[in-house]
Amino acid sequence: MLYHVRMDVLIPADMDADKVNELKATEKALSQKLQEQGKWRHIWRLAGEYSNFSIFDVDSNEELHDIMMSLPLYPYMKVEVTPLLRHPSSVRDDDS
Ligand SMILES: O=C(O)CC1=CCC(=O)O1
Repeated sequence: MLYHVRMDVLIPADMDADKVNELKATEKALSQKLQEQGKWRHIWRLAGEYSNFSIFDVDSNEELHDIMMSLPLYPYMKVEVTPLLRHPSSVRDDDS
């Protein structure tokens, strides 16, 4: 199952810098592990914003939910999830 997820990161301005760096580093490591596993298929930065568009390929709503809840930056994100399905006009064979 594919999902488009928009993540807007909203870290409090007064958070300790070392804590921020630790959160970003652990977020990056988990993100890259999930990308290697094929669960987090794409991640794109939105130009000029501390936001990303991501595509997840997971087995269920529950798996996506569990992944989102596990993200170290989740408490500091606004998240919008859109379930996706193959478009009948698509000519690609790798988008489902
Ligand atoms: O920087 C972001 O957009 C938040 C984020 C998600 C995965 C990651 O490494 O950073």
